[in-house]
Amino acid sequence: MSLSAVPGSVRVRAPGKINLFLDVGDVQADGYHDVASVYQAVSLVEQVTATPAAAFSVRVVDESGAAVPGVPTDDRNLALRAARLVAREVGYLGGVHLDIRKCVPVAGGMGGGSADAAAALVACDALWGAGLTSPALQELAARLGADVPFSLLGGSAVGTGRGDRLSPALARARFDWVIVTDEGGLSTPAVYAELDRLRSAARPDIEPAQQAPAVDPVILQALRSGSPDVLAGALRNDLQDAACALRPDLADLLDQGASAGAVAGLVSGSGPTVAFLAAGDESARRLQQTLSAAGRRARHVHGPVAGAKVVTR
Ligand SMILES: C[C@@](CO)(OP(=O)(O)O)[C@H](O)COP(=O)(O)OP(=O)(O)OC[C@H]1O[C@@H](n2ccc(N)nc2=O)[C@H](O)[C@@H]1O
Ligand SMILES: Nc1ncnc2c1ncn2[C@@H]1O[C@H](COP(=O)(O)OP(=O)(O)O)[C@@H](O)[C@H]1O
Repeated sequence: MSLSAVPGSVRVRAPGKINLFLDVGDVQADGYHDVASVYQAVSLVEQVTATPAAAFSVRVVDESGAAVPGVPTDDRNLALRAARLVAREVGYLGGVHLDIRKCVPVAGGMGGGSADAAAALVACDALWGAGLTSPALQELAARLGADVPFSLLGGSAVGTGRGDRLSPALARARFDWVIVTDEGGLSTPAVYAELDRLRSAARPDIEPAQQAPAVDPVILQALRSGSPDVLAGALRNDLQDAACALRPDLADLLDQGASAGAVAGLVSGSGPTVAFLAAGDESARRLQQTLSAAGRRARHVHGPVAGAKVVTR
């Protein structure tokens, strides 16, 4: 492949996500669970700036420019792995420096690392003039992690298999969410393992795994309806009980959001971020203020938003 690298830097934004629906099936031989997921990309966005460099390096800061604890800056960094993958794929022999401005909570269940990886794929493809097609980028994304393809796609979508086989879903309206983040994170494999443990202990309050996880058509109708009340009745996350078992304080937070006027609340993915659905923009503002006044780290976001895209080059 002939590459026509662009001079200067390329900046890409990629969104975090909420799982509106997550049916978790059995664990497979590769250690992954079969899932049926409905994702929504929300307006909490990672920004990755790629600059030509001789070697591969990454710097991670938060919105105020401060260092972010808990994110590796060596070869374990998912964005750096994405950059190396693109270089290998297209035969690029140079390096790149990635500057990540992080807004999505680390290990929060909102796919922040996946968003960084998706942004890095798009940024390196543009910076190096590689011209990878969308299906080629999706294939590389799936190699990096189950949630990475969705951050590339954005919007609302159904994910099956590991969550990486995507088909877009129609959402007619904007939904307003208040997300409550937490300084501590939860490890995704630990939460899946806790669900397996709860299920094998045959707890009567934990749904057993279905043979083949499937998306309930009601959630897709709810998305199309644009009605928060209808959507509220269709939200489901099989990982919620496991996240709450590992972090019992999340149950109090869910109750607190309900008392403060949320239409519904659920743990986002493997948690510990909790997403509260609001009746609209104004109710979300009030909910955010009430939860903040009570000492929570609450942010008003909306979805769906676009997937990873170049904002400047
Ligand atoms: C739970 C979810 C819901 O969207 O998101 P997060 O809460 O992590 O954001 C995903 O399933 C996470 O996706 P992601 O975080 O990309 O997972 P990966 O890095 O590919 O996998 C990390 C580990 O999670 C477990 N895993 C992940 C996906 C899946 N379908 N089954 C699993 O059992 C496996 O133990 C795997 O080794
Ligand atoms: N660029 C990155 N941003 C965040 N986490 C990363 C990154 N690269 C690797 N990681 C590792 O992945 C783990 C989970 O990442 P993250 O995507 O933030 O959470 P979640 O999977 O819960 O949505 C982190 O604990 C961190 O060690």
